[in-house]
Amino acid sequence: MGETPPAAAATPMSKIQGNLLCTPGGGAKLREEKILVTVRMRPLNRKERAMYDLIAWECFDDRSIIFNNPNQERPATPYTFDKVFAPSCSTQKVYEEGARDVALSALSGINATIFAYGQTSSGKTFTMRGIVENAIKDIYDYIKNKPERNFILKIAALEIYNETVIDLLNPESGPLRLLDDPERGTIVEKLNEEVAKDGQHLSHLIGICQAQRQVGETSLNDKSSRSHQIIRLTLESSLHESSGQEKSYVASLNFVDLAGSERLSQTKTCGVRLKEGNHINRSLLTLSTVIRKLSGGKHGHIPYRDSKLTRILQSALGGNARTAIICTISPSLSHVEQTKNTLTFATSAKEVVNNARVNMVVSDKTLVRQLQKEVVRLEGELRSPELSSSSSCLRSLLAEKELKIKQMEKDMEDLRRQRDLAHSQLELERRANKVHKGSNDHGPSGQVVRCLSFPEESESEIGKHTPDRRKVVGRQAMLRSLLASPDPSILVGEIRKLEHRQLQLCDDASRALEVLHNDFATHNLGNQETAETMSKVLSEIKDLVVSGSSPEEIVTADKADLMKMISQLKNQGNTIASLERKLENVLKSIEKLVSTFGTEETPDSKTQLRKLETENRVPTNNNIGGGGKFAREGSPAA
Ligand SMILES: Nc1ncnc2c1ncn2[C@@H]1O[C@H](COP(=O)(O)OP(=O)(O)OP(=O)(O)O)[C@@H](O)[C@H]1O
Repeated sequence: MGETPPAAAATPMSKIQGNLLCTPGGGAKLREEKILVTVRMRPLNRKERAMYDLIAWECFDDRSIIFNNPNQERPATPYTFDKVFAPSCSTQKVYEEGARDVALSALSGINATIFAYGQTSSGKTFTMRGIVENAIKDIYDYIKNKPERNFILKIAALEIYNETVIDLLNPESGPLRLLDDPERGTIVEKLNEEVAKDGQHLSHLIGICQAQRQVGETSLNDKSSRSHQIIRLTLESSLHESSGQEKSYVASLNFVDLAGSERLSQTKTCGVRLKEGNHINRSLLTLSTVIRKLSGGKHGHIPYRDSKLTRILQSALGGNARTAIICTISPSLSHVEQTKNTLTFATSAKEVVNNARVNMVVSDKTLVRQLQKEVVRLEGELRSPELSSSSSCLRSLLAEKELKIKQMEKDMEDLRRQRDLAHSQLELERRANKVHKGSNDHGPSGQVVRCLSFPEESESEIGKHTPDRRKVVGRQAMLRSLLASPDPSILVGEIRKLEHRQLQLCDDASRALEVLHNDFATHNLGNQETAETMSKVLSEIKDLVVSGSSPEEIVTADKADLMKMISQLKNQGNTIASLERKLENVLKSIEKLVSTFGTEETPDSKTQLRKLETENRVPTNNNIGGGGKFAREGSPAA
């Protein structure tokens, strides 16, 4: 036999569709439904009567039960349920009011589970046997009255004994495994399933299952069930409608007779019975934990997997099933604690909500027809103008995106090329900087020094200059001879050169000062002294410009007067020398400012600045030396 889940039909899930429809069993459209919880109190049994046990519970009405404590005057709070059945109630009534509606749901494709819960010897097996009997009778009555529907009934049965699953229709098959199916949930591997030919055959098969069940004698029950028993009926039905359509349903109906919870002190068990009792209590504890958690609303983790019982019953507990629980209790005072536990369990179970639905089976023919319809619908959608226009839209969007990506790739390539170019330029500059040690692009003092450099003196040349006193002396001697020359035009030429150089110096000095001034202002540098120095330098430059006007007079004068003017100059003696000194003063002042500024620079730039100043001093001296032709006149030596 194939694998079959106990709580779901064997029909492949792909063929079962969950629908919320009217049910032949009388139920309306189903969605969420709480578990139906009833309580059945049995009469005092023979042993209890013999011990003169007292009745501690009273059925207040058909829905409430109350504890009558003979030692307490104040009445306790009643427990309320969907139905409470007094000891005098027949099993027929219990079935009709506590199980029938749920059981018959299976006829319309809704999974249903009915189980009995209670302490040992409280009447579970007694009740469940009656429920199964009545249900089978009702099911076959229903089938008989529905000739237009084809029914197939199958039966499978198992027991969980000491946490081992045993096939009650084929006990020789040994322990069965539980498997997890992504669609069907927990299934019992290789569980035997037989088709019931009719009601009688079904009752016979059920009888075999009950006979196979593990039963043992305890101090509380001569025939105590030592295992949990699950009888599962699978009901499949199909209906030919006038439209020619065939509707099929499939559902499971589980009858669960649990083993009874037992107080080991009361049952006085040992050995095998003790072991059984431990297993029973442990799995029942898991069941009540699952129920308690489900009843809490906010579910979180539900420990279904903690016992085989809860794994197998999972769909009946908060899943796709209608569920009825009949809690059986003893009325005796000696079992009051156990009864209270059962009622607490029943109270929790009342709050558990299931989500039952109709399991409709789609026949192969119907399935093919449905799929064909779907294909036609999808083809129509594909051909629809909205879809084709939207797909052309998508195509143009795609082309646009591709274009953009290409453009971006090109841009990236350009950027990469620019970056490489910048790198190589930077490298070149770095190398050039190594060569041009005198240049300093950073900082104001560098700019000032550049302003003070004369254009005809390249920086490479500056590096070569050395304060060679012999060269200066040589040039001065040459100039002296020029001055001694009788040709005044040579002197005029020399004066014009000097005039040009002087103006250039003034211009350079004033530019340098301007840059320096700007830098001081930008960097908030300098103090009162600096400001004074600057204004002093400015006035010195003004003086230089004023003094520079005399050579202009020389240029415009008559050639005849030149010699006279030269001698005049000679007589003035110190005029050129003072110009030279003034110019030197200007440069010194600027250098001072530069060095003042240099102290506020980093050590590196400071060093560089000093170096630059040293290097510039040489050509400056040379220029002063160049003007030495006048120095001769102004110098004491002259
Ligand atoms: N409502 C009832 N009316 C009369 N007798 C009952 C009723 N319920 C139970 N009994 C009797 O009480 C005894 C114990 O009942 P039963 O075996 O059904 O209990 P149980 O709950 O199944 O116990 P266990 O858990 O040990 O299997 C049986 O002899 C049974 O006939």
